[in-house]
Amino acid sequence: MLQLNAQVCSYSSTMIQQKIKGIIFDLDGTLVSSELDFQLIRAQVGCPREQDLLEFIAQLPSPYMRQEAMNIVHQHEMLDAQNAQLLPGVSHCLKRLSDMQIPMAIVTRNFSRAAKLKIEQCNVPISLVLTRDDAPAKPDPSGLLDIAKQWQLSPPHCMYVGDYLYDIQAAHNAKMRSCLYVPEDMPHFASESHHIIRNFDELPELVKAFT
Ligand SMILES: O=C(O)COP(=O)(O)O
Repeated sequence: MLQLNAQVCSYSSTMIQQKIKGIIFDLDGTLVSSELDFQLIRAQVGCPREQDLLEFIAQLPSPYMRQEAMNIVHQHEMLDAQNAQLLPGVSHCLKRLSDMQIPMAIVTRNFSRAAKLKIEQCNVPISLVLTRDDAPAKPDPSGLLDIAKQWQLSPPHCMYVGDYLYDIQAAHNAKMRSCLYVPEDMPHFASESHHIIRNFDELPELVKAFT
């Protein structure tokens, strides 16, 4: 199923007529599996449920407290990386997009060591990767815009593919197309995304429809 949502904001209606010339992917839950237990991590660092974990850590009052909290997050991320697996259909999809000469990159909220381990271990054939060590974390659009600049593409010609609200928000903040990957239950924020794919076979077809 390809879905083009009716709920697009004003800049989007112009933007979605643009060709898709580059694709940026989220990592966890999109290209590779992730079992990060954010509830447990929040409890261990004392982060309230409604607050963003990275923002909470950044505003802790001392460097020592920030480092202690970040060490806990790093431990969870490295353990998660060791167990990560490529998600179904990803390999074939990336091959097809590569054959179509679509440049691809990854922007993730992971820290760099965990991202590197996941990508190597799962043989993800994408070398242009930005983590939260390289650019402010999503939903900040900086990482996405950095990639578009490297490709010399205008943001509306790029699409960001992810599985979470932050991914859609980052795409919107960058004025890029958003594509939500929803393999299971439709989340409440799905209507915010320009496109929805239920499996990775749909992605090359979506790109073809806009090239
Ligand atoms: O580690 C996270 O917070 C999520 O990582 P992601 O950006 O690859 O989904």
